Amino acid sequence: MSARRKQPPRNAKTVSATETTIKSTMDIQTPNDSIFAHPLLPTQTEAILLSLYPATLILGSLFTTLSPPLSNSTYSPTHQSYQPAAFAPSYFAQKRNIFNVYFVKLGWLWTTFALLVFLFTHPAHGRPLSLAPTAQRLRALARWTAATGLWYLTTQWCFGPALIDRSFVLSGGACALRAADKRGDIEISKIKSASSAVQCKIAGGTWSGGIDISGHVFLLVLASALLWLEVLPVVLRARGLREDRTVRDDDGTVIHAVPEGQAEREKAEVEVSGWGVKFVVGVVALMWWMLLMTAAFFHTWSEKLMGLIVAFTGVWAIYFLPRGVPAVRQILGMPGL
Ligand SMILES: CCCCC/C=C\C/C=C\C/C=C\C/C=C\CCCC(=O)SCCNC(=O)CCNC(=O)[C@H](O)C(C)(C)COP(=O)(O)O
Ligand SMILES: Nc1ncnc2c1ncn2[C@@H]1O[C@H](COP(=O)(O)O)[C@@H](OP(=O)(O)O)[C@H]1O
Repeated sequence: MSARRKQPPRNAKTVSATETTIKSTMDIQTPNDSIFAHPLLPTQTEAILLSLYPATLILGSLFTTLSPPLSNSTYSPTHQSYQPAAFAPSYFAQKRNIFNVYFVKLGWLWTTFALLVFLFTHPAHGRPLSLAPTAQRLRALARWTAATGLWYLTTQWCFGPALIDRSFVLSGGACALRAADKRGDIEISKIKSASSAVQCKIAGGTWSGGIDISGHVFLLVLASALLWLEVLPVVLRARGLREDRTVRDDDGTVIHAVPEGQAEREKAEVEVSGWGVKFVVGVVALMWWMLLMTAAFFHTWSEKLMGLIVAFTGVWAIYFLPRGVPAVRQILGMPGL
């Protein structure tokens, strides 16, 4: 450890989270009794950063609930948007807004690209611009694969309809053929052959009647959390993002996860403002803005909450479960180690 860096508590063991060998043998003791020292839970700093997500959803939802109607357009749960769209209360309340079409709708592509740029330009993972498959890169790619699998199963395909479509049908939803009459929008019949939102749209129906977990909230939370949980422990010196993390060792002891290879880390820390990092920061910032817009102009409270819960479950499985389970840590590793 460098002289400038604060040491972990005196009688805690330290370990590289990706190895089973304990590096230094001090007294075996749980680092401290705080709930934030539990390996399966975020550190205090991580908890504060993660709490920005529910705070953003509450802020956006309150904005629409409390602000007076801004236009003649009203939110239609059937269309999942403001109708008529031309009078939507904001540019960001229109589905066709450019950030929705080219950024969120391609959100996993942007996430993948940003992560790759970071992994292959930042010296903490290996020589910049070399394609060497270093341990850090391989483990980050393993975490990306796990997140991609979750994204794919939840929003695209899960041995048939995606999890979001399956839960929609299970909660009473279906593809309905609707038409406008004097009484408003009425259901004419059900299109039974359509088992997903996409199939329903193609069949000219409306996916309605169930709880439609917000795919936008899910993707924006999972993807942006993946990016900052990968980048911040590598580029920032904050203990709360690095040394305060604890892991459960093979023998069940809870110990601090302290980065190895200080010389390399010092070199890496010079790259805090590298363009790979700047690019990731830009993507995460835009994702946060779009999350706020989704919270303000789309979906019901419960649909947004469900999107958040599913995304948080994935974040926990990929970034916190490995700290408590050595076998999982062998495969997924931990960012910054
Ligand atoms: C054990 C069995 C496992 C089964 C298979 C599970 C996982 C497979 C593993 C990987 C996934 C497979 C393929 C993906 C491969 C590479 C991905 C990398 C490159 C890309 O990212 S290409 C994809 C670009 N597409 C997107 O970014 C789309 C993002 N948009 C959406 O997901 C949705 O539009 C939405 C959720 C934002 C909103 O939904 P809608 O409102 O549009 O319905
Ligand atoms: N921030 C945002 N900007 C524009 N459209 C959004 C949005 N958040 C959600 N939507 C739209 O609301 C609908 C439900 O989104 P989701 O379930 O993914 O959260 C989708 O409509 P379409 O499927 O008609 O494009 C999506 O494009």
